[in-house]
Amino acid sequence: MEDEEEKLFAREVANSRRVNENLGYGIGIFQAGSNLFLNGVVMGTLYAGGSLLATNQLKAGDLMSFLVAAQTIQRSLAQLSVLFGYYVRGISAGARVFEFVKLEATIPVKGGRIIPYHTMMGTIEFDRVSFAYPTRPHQTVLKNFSLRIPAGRVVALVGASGGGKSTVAQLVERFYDVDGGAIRIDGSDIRSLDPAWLRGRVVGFINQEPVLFATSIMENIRYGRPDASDNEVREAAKMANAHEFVEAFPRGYNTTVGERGVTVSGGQKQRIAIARALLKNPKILILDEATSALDAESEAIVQAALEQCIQGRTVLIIAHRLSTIQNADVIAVMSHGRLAEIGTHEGLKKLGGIYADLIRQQQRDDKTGKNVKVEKTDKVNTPASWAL
Ligand SMILES: Nc1ncnc2c1ncn2[C@@H]1O[C@H](COP(=O)(O)OP(=O)(O)OP(=O)(O)O)[C@@H](O)[C@H]1O
Repeated sequence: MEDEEEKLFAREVANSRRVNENLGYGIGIFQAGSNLFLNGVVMGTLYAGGSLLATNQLKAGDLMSFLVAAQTIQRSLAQLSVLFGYYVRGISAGARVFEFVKLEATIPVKGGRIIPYHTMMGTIEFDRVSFAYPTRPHQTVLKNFSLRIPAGRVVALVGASGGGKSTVAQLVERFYDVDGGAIRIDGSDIRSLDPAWLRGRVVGFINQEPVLFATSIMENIRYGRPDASDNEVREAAKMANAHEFVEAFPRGYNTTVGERGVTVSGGQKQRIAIARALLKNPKILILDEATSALDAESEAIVQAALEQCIQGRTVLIIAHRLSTIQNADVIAVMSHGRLAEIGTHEGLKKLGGIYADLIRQQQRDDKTGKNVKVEKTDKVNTPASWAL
């Protein structure tokens, strides 16, 4: 491993040396050329001036004036070659910065309709959605994907890795626009809704690697809703099972996290992230494998916090493993960007299709030591009402 990394490093160093050498040659040739030319001008002045002096057509004083003027021009022009070197270095250093400065958002950051909070239900519909990432336009990730998630229900998306589960979550937050079909919230196409409001007030997102900023826990939670009061932050932390451990820190909610502050465990980080998501009281909650990075004990605490906070919300659980879907009303199985199966845990197991295969595969993994559990859901729903 070290040898491989050493080789990669050596290759990059060699590349950088080659590029710098090329730059050096370029500057060298430019400087040599310009010096040759400018010294030629001086030599030419001396030659022509000397000839004119010999035939008395020019006075010695005039020749000296010419020479001084020619040398002044020569020195000024010589500075150009140095400037040229700075210019080349500056352009290459600034290229990335200019790339970002010139970038234009394809999706507006704000502007659009807002559904009044009291009429908001939280129904999500994927209506024959097709999508390919802009960086890979030829790889269609979602093909005619249709799913209806009634308000207040919990749906788990499962399927093989790379099947498009996380993509579905990103599309609900409108990080990308769909290429075909539509995603609707309470019947409104999300393209007509205000993205800032959608992300800030409607959709809460918790993933397996939440980001904490190097500031106090209070401020970290308040990122969920910047105008929240200290009391509201505390209430959200209580719901997320975070209040107790935060209070146990000597500086409580004023404890700074991050490099210069305390180090929080994976489970604590998750609970701060849950509190942050809960603070905005979102109608729609997306859990992208929120507990997969935790050990069994932390997972149980975080899972308990999640169970509390999914009440009364439309929840989309992206389950890369099957352990997180125990509370799902319905399980939607994705395969190659399409909805392949839909139903309850028992129903899908009986069906003997992709889901049953996934369970068998994960049980085999479990036996071979991988931490995977398959939980049963005891709620029964009519699968037909979920597909569009
Ligand atoms: N930002 C991106 N740009 C380009 N392609 C991407 C991007 N994110 C994901 N993909 C591709 O889209 C496909 C679906 O990925 P996605 O992450 O949605 O799958 P998944 O079902 O969530 O997988 P996993 O369970 O492994 O997380 C994959 O082929 C992946 O390589």
